[in-house]
Amino acid sequence: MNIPHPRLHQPPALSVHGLRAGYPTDTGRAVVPVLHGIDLTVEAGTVLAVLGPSGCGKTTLLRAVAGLLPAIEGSIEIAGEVMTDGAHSRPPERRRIGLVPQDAALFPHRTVAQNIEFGLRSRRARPLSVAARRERVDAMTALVGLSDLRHRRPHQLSGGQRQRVALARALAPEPALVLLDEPFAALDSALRADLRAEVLEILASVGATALLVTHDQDEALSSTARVVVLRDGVVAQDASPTDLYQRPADPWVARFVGESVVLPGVSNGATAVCALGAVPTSLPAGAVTVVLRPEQIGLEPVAVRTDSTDPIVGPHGTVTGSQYFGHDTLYRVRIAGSAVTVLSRAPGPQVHQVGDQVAIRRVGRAVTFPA
Ligand SMILES: Nc1ncnc2c1ncn2[C@@H]1O[C@H](COP(=O)(O)OP(=O)(O)OP(=O)(O)O)[C@@H](O)[C@H]1O
Repeated sequence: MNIPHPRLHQPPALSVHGLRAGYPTDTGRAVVPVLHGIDLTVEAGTVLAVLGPSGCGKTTLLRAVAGLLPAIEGSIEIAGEVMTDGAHSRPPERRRIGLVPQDAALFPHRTVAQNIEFGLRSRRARPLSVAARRERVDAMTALVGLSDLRHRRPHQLSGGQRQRVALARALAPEPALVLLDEPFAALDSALRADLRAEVLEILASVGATALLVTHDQDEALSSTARVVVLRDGVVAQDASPTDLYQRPADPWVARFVGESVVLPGVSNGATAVCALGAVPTSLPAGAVTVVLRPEQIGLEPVAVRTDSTDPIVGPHGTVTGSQYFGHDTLYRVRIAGSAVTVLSRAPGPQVHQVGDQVAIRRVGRAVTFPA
C-alpha cells in the first residue's frame, strides 16, 4: 500500500501568478510597473533564493508578497489562501509572514527578549498567554544561540547577533513564510558565510519556508535547492543551482551567474566554430553565441622555439593577466590571431606567467545560443 507523504497534499507555501506591481509616479496619477508578470512557487519547508542585479525588483517582490505594496495585476497565495487577487488584498499583519530585513530593524530601547516577544504580541490568530509567550521567547533565543544575551539591547550586539535576533523575532509567531531581504549584505564576507550557513540550518531545523532575496551569486548558488533569477522585473530563469550554472537560459544569465567565457560563433547545424575551435551544437546554421565557464578552459605551456617556423596547432594564446585566489588561479588569455580574451580557472597556485604562450584545451560541453 502506498502511504502518501503528507507534504504531497500541502499547497505551496507561496504561489505567485502573473504578478505586476510598481510605484506611483510623482503626480500619483499612474503606477510605473517594476514587476512585469512574475510567476513563482515555494514549496512548504523549502527556501527559494531570488537573485538579481540591483534595481531588478527583488525588494518590490518582497513588498508585494508582504502586502506592503498593492499588486496592479496577478495573484498571491500563501499556504493555499488568497492574499491578493486583483480585487482583494489582505493586510500585511494578516498574511502570516515573518520579515528579516537587511539591517535587522530592531527596537533600540528593547532587549533581545523583548524584541523577539514583540513579534508574538502582534500575532492575531491565536493570542498566547504570558507564560506561553515567555516559553516561546526562551525557545527562540535558544534556537538562535542567544540565550546568554537575552537581556542585552541591540547596540550591545554584533551585526551577526542582531540578524539572529531578527530571525528569532520573525520565526517566533510560526509564520507560514519568512522573507529574508539581503539579510547578510551588511556583514563582512567571513561572517556572512558563517551566518548564512547557520541561518539556513535554523530554518531547516524548524521546517520553515523562506524566500531569500540576494544580489550575491555565490550566496544564491550555495544556499538553496532552487533559484529564481530576476532581470528587469521578469523571471529570467527558475532552476536548480546546477542547471543555472551549467545550462543558463541565455547569455545574460550566464554572465550574471558566475564568470563566463562568451564568444561569437557560426553554426553549420552540427558544430559551431568560435575562437576556441569547433564545439557541438544543435542550433541551425547561422550566427550563435558560445558560452563556457573559466574552469572549462585548460592551459598548457607551449615551448616557443626561436629556430622553428612551425605553427602551433590548435587554439593558443598569450597570458595577459592572472589573479591568485588561494584555492585557484584565474588567468586572462588573449587568443592568437584575434582580439578575443578568455578567462581560464585552474586549481592551485599560479603556474603561467604574464607573457607566456599557452595552448588552450577545452573541457566539457559548451552551451550555445542563437546570436
Ligand atoms: N518607493 C519607490 N518609489 C518609486 N520607485 C521605486 C521605489 N522603490 C523602488 N523603486 C524603483 O523600483 C525599481 C526596483 O527597485 P527594488 O528596490 O525592488 O530593486 P532591488 O532589486 O531590490 O534592488 P537592490 O538590490 O539595489 O535593493 C528600481 O528602479 C527602483 O528605483
